[in-house]
Amino acid sequence: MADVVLRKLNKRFGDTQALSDLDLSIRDGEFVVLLGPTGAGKTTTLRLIAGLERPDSGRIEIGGRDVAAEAPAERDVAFVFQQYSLYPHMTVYENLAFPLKAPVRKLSAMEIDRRVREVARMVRIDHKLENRSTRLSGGEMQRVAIGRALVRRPAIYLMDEPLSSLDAKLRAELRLELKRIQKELGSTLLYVTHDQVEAMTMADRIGIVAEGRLMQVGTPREIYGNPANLHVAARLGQPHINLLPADLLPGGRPPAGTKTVGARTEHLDIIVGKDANAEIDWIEHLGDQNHLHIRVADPKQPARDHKLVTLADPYLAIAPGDRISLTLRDPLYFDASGQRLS
Ligand SMILES: Nc1ncnc2c1ncn2[C@@H]1O[C@H](COP(=O)(O)OP(=O)(O)OP(=O)(O)O)[C@@H](O)[C@H]1O
Repeated sequence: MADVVLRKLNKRFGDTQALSDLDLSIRDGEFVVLLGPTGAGKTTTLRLIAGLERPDSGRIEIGGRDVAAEAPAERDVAFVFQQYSLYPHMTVYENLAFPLKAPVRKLSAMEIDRRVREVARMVRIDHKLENRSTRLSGGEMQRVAIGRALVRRPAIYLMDEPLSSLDAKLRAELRLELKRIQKELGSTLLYVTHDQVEAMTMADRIGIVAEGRLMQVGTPREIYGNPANLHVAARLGQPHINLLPADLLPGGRPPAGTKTVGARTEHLDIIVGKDANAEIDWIEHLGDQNHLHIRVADPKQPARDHKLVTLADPYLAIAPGDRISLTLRDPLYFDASGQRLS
């Protein structure tokens, strides 16, 4: 395992600037997740580290060495793609053993067998070692694909949305397992996703990427609670953060220069039926919680409504059409350019 450092990476495809001056340091043993919308440059970052693409400029260091001149096979990385890419004519055992059989590795048959069985147990596929890889469910195939990366001990694991093709239940299970295995092995891992739950639950640090730039890097807690700008604030949180004019709701203390107030559920206090300034539009029942859709008239332009969504306890006695008082509690403030003020 090793530190990986990216310095001022640039990559262009025709008219598209896929990456702009991207800097990122991943510490030995760290789980870093790149989170961003489609086309943000996440996969390009992984492909540059793996050596599948060459940067136009910038530097990539793995374990302190500049890898610019090294071919993918020399870089000591393991890549897991979005879609399982198994050898269909091989069994699960053979698929897992394959990366260890390269002559340069000089591993004994016993050592290969030991590692294959150890990893098969980790990814919970040890009961299917003799199955042909085509005779597995999607989730099992993806476990084998992840296992095939894990049998090696590379400097870094690069994973490109490895769970996105699975159903929600399996995704949640594998998310936990992957985190457990990474901790157990002490692996360095760079993981790409546009799923905020994966990022929040697995990452030691999250890097928010947009339009080829790294907007902010920090722990999940820092990124959620202390976003640098509107873009980052909008990436995390379910329901989405509400973006409101500075003087729409009482209770805040907007600093000079505030253009937009960012209010998540925890920044909104609701009192039913007292000094009402808002109305419940409709309620989405999600089982363990409700999404309240709220309408607030703009005092400056009474004809204009602002819509908010917030979470509420399902037992809160409230119905569409009810009038409520809505006040702010320590929300986030942003200036006209979207930068965070406090
Ligand atoms: N080989 C290529 N040729 C041309 N354009 C490319 C190529 N690879 C990537 N791009 C463009 O570069 C930009 C970044 O792409 P990239 O695949 O890195 O995004 P991403 O964040 O991984 O998106 P997704 O979540 O959809 O996988 C996109 O605009 C994409 O269309």
